[in-house]
Amino acid sequence: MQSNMARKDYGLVELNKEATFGGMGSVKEREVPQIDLSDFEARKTEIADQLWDAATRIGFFQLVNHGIPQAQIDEAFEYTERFFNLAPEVKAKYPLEKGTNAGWEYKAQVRPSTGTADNKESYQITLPRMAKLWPTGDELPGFKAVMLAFERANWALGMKVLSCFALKLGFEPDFFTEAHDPMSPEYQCTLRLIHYLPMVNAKPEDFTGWRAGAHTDFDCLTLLHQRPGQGGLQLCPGKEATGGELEWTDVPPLPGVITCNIGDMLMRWSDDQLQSTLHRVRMPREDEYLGPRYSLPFFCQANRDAIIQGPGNKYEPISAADYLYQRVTANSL
Ligand SMILES: O=C(O)CCC(=O)C(=O)O
Ligand SMILES: [Fe+2]
Repeated sequence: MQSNMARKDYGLVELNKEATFGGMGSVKEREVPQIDLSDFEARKTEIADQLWDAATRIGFFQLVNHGIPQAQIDEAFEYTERFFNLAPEVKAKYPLEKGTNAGWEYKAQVRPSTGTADNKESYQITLPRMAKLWPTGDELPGFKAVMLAFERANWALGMKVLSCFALKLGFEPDFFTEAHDPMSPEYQCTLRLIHYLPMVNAKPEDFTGWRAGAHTDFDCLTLLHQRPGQGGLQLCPGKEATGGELEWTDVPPLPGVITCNIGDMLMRWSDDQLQSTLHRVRMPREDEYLGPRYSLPFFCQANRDAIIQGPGNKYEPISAADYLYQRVTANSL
C-alpha cells in the first residue's frame, strides 16, 4: 500500500512538472557534445567517460562513427515515406491502441505540456505487439524486412551505449542488454516512424501549436535519426527547467550523426545522476522550409519485467511495466 502511494506521487510530480512547460520560451546556444564511437572496444573507458559527462550535464549527445551504415538509415527513411504515402484507409487497418506503442495514429498524441495534439502522424513498431499491425507485402513490399533490420541495428547500438552507462554505474557490462532482451515477450523497445505534416497553404494561425509538444521521454535512451534540412528539434536541460521562462537550444540535423537523449527510466535507474532532458519539435516559421519533417526515434525501453533499482537505492524498486504505466497514463497515448 505504502509503495503504491509512493509510486503514485512520483508519477504526479512528473506530470505536474511537464504541465508547466508548454510556453514558447526563448532561445539559447548550448553545445551538444559529439561522441565518436570508432574503435569502440579499445576506447570503451574513454567513450564511457565522455557519455557520462554529456548525460549528466545536458542529457543529450550526438554519436558519430556509430556503425549504422548511412545507406541503411536512408533506406529506412525511404520506406517511412512510402508508409505514410499509403492511403489513409490502408493505414487505418493498423491502428495504434492506446498505451501499446504499436500501430498508426494521426494527430492523436496530446502532450500534458500543451494539451493539444501534436501536428503529426506516426507508426510505432514494438515487436511482440505487431502480429496484426504490419502492412501486407502487397500494400508495401519490402517494408517489414527493412524495418526489422533497422530496429535491430538501433537496438544493438543502443545496447552499446547502455553498456557504457552500466560500466559507470557499477553494473555488469551486459546488465542493460539483458534488461532489454528482444527474445522475451516482455520486450518493449519501440521504433517510431514520424511524419510531421507539411505546411500547405498555411494561414498565420496554422503556425501556432507544436509539431511535438515539450516532453521528456519515458525510456532509458532514445536514438533519433533526423534528416538534414528538416529541423525543429529543441532541448532544455532538466537542471535548468526550474520554472519561469525556459531557454531552448536548437538541435539541427547534421549529416552522419545520431542524436541521443536520456529518458526518465534511466534517470531513475541512475538515482537521478543521468539527466532526462525536455525536448520538443517546434513548428517552422513562415520564412523557413515548410515541407514535411520525417524523424525516426528508437526508444530503448527496458522489458516489462525488468526491475529498476539504482546503485544507491534512492528510490524503491519498481518494474518497468509499473513505471511506464504511470507515465503513459499521464499522456493520451
Ligand atoms: O521528431 C523528433 O525530432 C523528436 C520526436 C520525439 O521527441 C519523440 O517522439 O519522443
Ligand atoms: Fe521525445
